[in-house]
Amino acid sequence: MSEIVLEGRNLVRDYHIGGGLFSSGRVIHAVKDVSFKVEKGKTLAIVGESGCGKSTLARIITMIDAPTAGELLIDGDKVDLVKDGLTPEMRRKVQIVFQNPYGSLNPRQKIGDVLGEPLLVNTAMPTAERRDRAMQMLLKVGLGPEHFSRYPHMFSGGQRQRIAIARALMLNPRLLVLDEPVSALDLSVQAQVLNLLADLQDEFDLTYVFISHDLSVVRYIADDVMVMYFGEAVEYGGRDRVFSDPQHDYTKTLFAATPRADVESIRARLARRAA
Ligand SMILES: Nc1ncnc2c1ncn2[C@@H]1O[C@H](COP(=O)(O)OP(=O)(O)OP(=O)(O)O)[C@@H](O)[C@H]1O
Repeated sequence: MSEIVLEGRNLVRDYHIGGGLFSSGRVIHAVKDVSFKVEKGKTLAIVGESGCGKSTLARIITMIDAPTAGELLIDGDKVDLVKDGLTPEMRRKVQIVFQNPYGSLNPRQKIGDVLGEPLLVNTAMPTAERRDRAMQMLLKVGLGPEHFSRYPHMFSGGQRQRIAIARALMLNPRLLVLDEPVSALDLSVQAQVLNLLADLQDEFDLTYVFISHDLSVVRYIADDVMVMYFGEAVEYGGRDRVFSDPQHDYTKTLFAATPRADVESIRARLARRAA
């Protein structure tokens, strides 16, 4: 039977803005009644334009923010930030990789220390073992031993994203939330990082939530696709079905607006790399 790692049930997130003594302000419905399930080892891509609620949903899934209503389940366990708080074990299960890794890497920390830090903070692992694990992960993401003692500014964008991925994997998470992880990279580097993510997913049986506005990338990486529009999931289903037979008018418009050449060129490049 399939194992469900992540489930959202009727998730809602409202933001109350403004308001004061004589007015009640305004409510923004950032996420409206969104439900999904992600099986172990699979990738759910969340697609949509700026402001549609992708980042809000990412914050709920990574347990940074609590939903206004609905339930989030990780490995079948209900997450209740308000009542129960989070156990360290629960926190370890979900990690996030952002679009701009430079912003999340401490410029004064050598890469070996960047990778060792999650172990230092969350485990009682001895220093030598921490260093070994950090070195192993560095090699896993395609960097070399010579990179261990270098600082973040000494790396290219693609290499920094590899470091961010390695750091996210240090605590053996079950689920990675990848928030536009290749959007800031050149096309050829995008393909390399996407291939790396696919390899790591196979090797560690990882489950991914992949947030993107780029349909060519989504088509390559996703098993299931959820299209968001003004906080609603207007389309949700298997990748091939969603791409070949979109049901909602917004999805049809979104797909029609993506230049076909972009889709074809990246697919051809990825196919050549895989061959
Ligand atoms: N902390 C907040 N307070 C008030 N409104 C917010 C807050 N965070 C998000 N919003 C609003 O909720 C809606 C969804 O925002 P969200 O950042 O989730 O969208 P997004 O699809 O991730 O956009 P982008 O790709 O530009 O980050 C937007 O209208 C946004 O202005």
